[in-house]
Amino acid sequence: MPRRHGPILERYGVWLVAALFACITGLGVWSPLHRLDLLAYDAIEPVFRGPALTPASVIVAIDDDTLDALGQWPWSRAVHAEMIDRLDAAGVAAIGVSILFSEPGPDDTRLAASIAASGRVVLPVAPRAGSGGEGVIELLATAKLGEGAAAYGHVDVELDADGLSRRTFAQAGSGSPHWDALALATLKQASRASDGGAAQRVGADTWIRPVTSRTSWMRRGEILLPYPDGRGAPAYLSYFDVPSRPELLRQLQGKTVFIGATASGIDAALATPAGAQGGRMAAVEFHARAFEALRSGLVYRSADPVWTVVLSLAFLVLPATLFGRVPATLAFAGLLVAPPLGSGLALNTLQLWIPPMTALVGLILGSILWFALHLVRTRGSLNLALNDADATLRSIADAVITLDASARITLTNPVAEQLSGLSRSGARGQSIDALVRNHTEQAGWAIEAVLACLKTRRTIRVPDPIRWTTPDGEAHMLRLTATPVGGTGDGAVLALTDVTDTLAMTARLQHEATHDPLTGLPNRALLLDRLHQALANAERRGSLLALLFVDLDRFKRINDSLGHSAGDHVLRVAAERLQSSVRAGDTVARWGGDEFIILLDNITDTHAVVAVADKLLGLLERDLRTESGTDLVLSCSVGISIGPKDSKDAATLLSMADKAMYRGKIEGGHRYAFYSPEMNTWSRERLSLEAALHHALANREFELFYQPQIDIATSRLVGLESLIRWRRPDGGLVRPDAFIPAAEESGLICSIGDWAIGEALQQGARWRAEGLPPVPLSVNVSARQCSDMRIVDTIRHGLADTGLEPGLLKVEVTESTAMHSAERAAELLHSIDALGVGLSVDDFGTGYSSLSLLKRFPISELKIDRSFVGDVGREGDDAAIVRGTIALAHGLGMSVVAEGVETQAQLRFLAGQGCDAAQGYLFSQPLPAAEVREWLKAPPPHVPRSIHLISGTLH
Ligand SMILES: Nc1nc2c(ncn2[C@@H]2O[C@@H]3COP(=O)(O)O[C@H]4[C@@H](O)[C@H](n5cnc6c(=O)[nH]c(N)nc65)O[C@@H]4COP(=O)(O)O[C@H]3[C@H]2O)c(=O)[nH]1
Repeated sequence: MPRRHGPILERYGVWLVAALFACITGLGVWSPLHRLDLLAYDAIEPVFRGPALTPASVIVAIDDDTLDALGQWPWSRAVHAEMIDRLDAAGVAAIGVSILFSEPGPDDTRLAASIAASGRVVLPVAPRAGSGGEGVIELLATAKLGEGAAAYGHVDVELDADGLSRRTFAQAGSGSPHWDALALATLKQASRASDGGAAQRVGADTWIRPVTSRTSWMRRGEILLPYPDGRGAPAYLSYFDVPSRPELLRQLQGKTVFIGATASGIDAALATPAGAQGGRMAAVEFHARAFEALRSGLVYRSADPVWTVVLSLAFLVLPATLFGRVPATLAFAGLLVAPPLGSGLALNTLQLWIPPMTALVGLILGSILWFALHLVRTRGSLNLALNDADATLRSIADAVITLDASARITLTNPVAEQLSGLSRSGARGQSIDALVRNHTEQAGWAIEAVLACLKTRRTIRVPDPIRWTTPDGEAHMLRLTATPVGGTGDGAVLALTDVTDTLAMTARLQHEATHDPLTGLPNRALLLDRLHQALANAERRGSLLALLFVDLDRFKRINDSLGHSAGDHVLRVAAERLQSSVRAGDTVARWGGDEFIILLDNITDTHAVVAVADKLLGLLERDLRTESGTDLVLSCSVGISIGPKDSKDAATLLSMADKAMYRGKIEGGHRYAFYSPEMNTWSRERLSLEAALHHALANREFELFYQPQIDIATSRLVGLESLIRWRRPDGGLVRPDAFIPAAEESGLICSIGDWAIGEALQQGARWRAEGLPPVPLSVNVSARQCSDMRIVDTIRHGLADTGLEPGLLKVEVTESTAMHSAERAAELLHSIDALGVGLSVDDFGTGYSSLSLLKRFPISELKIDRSFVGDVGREGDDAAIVRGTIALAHGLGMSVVAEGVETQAQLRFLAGQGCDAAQGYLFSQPLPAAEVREWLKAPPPHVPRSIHLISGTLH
């Protein structure tokens, strides 16, 4: 804990102040200060003095010239008598004489007569030490002379501490202050004269005392005189000049004349402040100046020393009130000026002299005391602040390193110690350069920042975090800020903020924001970003990019039938396979649901794109086993657009790839398609077609046509295949090829298929109800209808509702539907078979049937696709396929129906191969239900004829 000085000082501060008080009081009586006060008086008084009157006194000086002219001193008192007579005759107001006529002289009678005749002469009284050192006696003129004097005035002048005379006293005297000062007495006399009052004789004055006294000298009424400069100073006349020059005498009318010696050797010269500069002042001048000062009211008195001390003590506390509120230098200067200024103002207004030095010293001491207190307090606060700063440094999570102006370490906090492996003392004095280089390869950034901060005195923040390795080998990412401290060149603080977790979190958040959580692939946002970049790059480089829109075929079915977790598994596997089909720099993104987008950047031609498309089709096709053990075969449709060839706009490119994918899907899926401009219209048509199909289903615009199937051997009707037609409100008839793919893609095929099954069953029931012979009805079902077992319920309910025998219904599934997902197909076919409904494989030969599967399915009939039947007459591959199919079907115990039989030759060939039944335009086009009625009664004549014809040929 640091030492707390503040309370200690506060505890003893009272004593300190008391000591200062005592000191000030002592100073109040300390003579060196008095001398300074006197000097201050001499300097201040002339500045603050009020205006003086025009001098009314003249000094008639017994100077050296007079002595030369009138002979050696002392003279006969008749000379003085004559002077007084002349002055009196000139009409002077008063005559102050500073010559002591204390010894009787031969011409005293003459002089006494003149003094008495004048009645305006003021004679001096001087204090003299009594004989034997007892008391002070008054030295007056001889009684004879004094009798006629107008008044006596004492010439007692105070000698200040510096040995100079500045003051006299209004009254003084031995035993009591009963004599006016010579100047005052003369002034009174002059005033009386101007008032026209009769001169008062000394002898008649009651306060005239005996010549001697043995009591001590008493004074009253201090008269502090102005500094003796030129202002208001009386004029000088030489004693010997006055009688001889009548013009001078005339000028003296109404004036007050002071007669005294100024000649060297006989003058009673006084040392005055002015005298100290230019010589001593004759006593007569001192009294004449006192006279003028009294007359102008420019005399002062000294303040009571007690008040001076009190005032000084007040100055002692002034600093405490002033410092801290105004700038210290201003306050100090103001306080220094205050005492002399106060003294000057007191002189000017109160005519009171307050010595400023004690106050000044008090003030200086007070200031020192205040500064000492302030210093101690500041030190205490600094210590506290240091403690706080240290605690803060220790508690903050940032590493803090303080540096001096030469980038050497002065302080480190615990986090910095941890990061550097150096203790505070170990680090102190080290160069930051050396420390940083030991822990990071990006030391250059840190050092540059520090040097720039020291040089420019600005905070420098390194924009990228630096990688820092601690002595334990831990890696941290630190953000570095260098902040200057103090004034120019004082150093800097280096703060290292650990942003490892923040960066990891940011990276994680960024990854989450830009990646699909299920597959870990880039999401839409990231793909779009990369696509924009790739487009910009491609334009700049003149290269190409390909966008592959991948949509998994039948994914909804997988999801619906196997559950979402299987669906998720499939998506993850698909994502991995797609990823492995491209280069490292390409982007595979999940667009949503079962849609993926592959961005192949920087390609030169479309061959590479085809290669990738082929590769991914092949990879996806590989066996896949779900977590629940179900085997699946995936396939996908891929739409491809090429940028910037197809478009420079990302959104347009995406839409193009989507359309191309859609086209591929419509065309059966498991293929890729490049975008071509006509897809635009096609897609729009497709959308409006889907909408119209919805409408058609709701408005019952569909109807079933029936195409007869003829037994080749007997020419009998052995079956009717129901074929859907869409009768538009305008009467036009639309064939299934024009709308079944759209219905399948939109999912509407399930509803349409349900309707077709129900309608066929109802029609069969109606014919039965009409008593027509029972003929099996075939119904086409699409792959999508077989994706779940719902169709089994539809058939079951249809049979139950119509009461038709199950054996009169035959379900036609395409070869690819049956073979694609063997397990599920087997389950479905067995369920349908279990209802007693027949099963037929449509379009046989167009797919890749597995014989073993075929054997396991409960199929009763194979239908040879009409594409094979068309060419059988030419004995080519098709004839071989037809021949083989018939043999295979018969081998498996199935009957065979040939589709698309149009000619006798085809019929003949089929008959020759033992084909069971035939269906085609040779016998009939698909017919509306109403027209089938005749067929049900008996096949029309052209049918048996056709059979007969070929029978005849065969036989
Ligand atoms: N060129 C030629 N064609 C002949 C001849 N004999 C019959 N055809 C046509 O061949 C198709 C036979 O039907 P499909 O192979 O099952 O092929 C059907 C079937 O796959 C599908 N389809 C028809 N009705 C439905 C239905 O209700 N549901 C489902 N899912 N598909 C249906 O639409 C396909 C086309 O049906 P359609 O246009 O009616 O075309 C019928 C029929 O009119 C002939 O001698 N020459």
